[in-house]
Amino acid sequence: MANTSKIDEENRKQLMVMNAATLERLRADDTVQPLVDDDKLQLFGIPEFFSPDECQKLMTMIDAVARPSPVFYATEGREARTSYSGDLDAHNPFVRSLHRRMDDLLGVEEEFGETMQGQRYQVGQQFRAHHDWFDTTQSYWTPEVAAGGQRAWTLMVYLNDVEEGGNTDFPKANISVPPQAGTLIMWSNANADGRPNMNTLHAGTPVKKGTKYIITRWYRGRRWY
Ligand SMILES: O=C(O)CCC(=O)C(=O)O
Ligand SMILES: [Fe+2]
Repeated sequence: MANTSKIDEENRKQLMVMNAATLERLRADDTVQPLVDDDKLQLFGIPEFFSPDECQKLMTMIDAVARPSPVFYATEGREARTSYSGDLDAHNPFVRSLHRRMDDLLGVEEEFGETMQGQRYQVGQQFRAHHDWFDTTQSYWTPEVAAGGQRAWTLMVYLNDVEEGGNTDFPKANISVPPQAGTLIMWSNANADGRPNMNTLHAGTPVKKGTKYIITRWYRGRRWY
């Protein structure tokens, strides 16, 4: 136990440093629009972060890899995440070029970012309210400690417009973001002290009409490979 708390404490400090540096960079970037940026939540958006061609290419790739999504948290009900998802090929030059664009935005090295994950939601599918943090009391945490530790940032890009539904809701901040093709949203999962920010609670609300495609990329507090 003592060992685990020492690791958690190291991870907290890494996240604290990373949080300060990345926020400073984003606030100085005039392509980045703050959706909420106060002491409770730091959520930003960038329209047209991916071009229509890039979105199209990614949707085709997602269709090739999408399987019923695993739900990471054992405590979540089976229905927590009903979308289809799959990791994109981290060695694909096109995927890597998009990775680099995201790395540049945050000002961190590529190795901090997980491989982009694609997700597809059909009518009725959703991702119920959750945090992107790993639960450090679960057994899966031990291997994650060795593989980059906590998820410091979440970057998400909507690849298409959805006819109805599919907004990303942040219930603690009273914000609902509608999917718009090419738009990136991103938020820090950590507080200024490097501890989990519970106000990052969010949900992919059910798609009512059409299909919703997104990619998500999580950045760790340190290199994950
Ligand atoms: O689909 C959404 O809007 C949210 C997705 C999400 O929360 C995730 O991939 O962790
Ligand atoms: Fe999430």
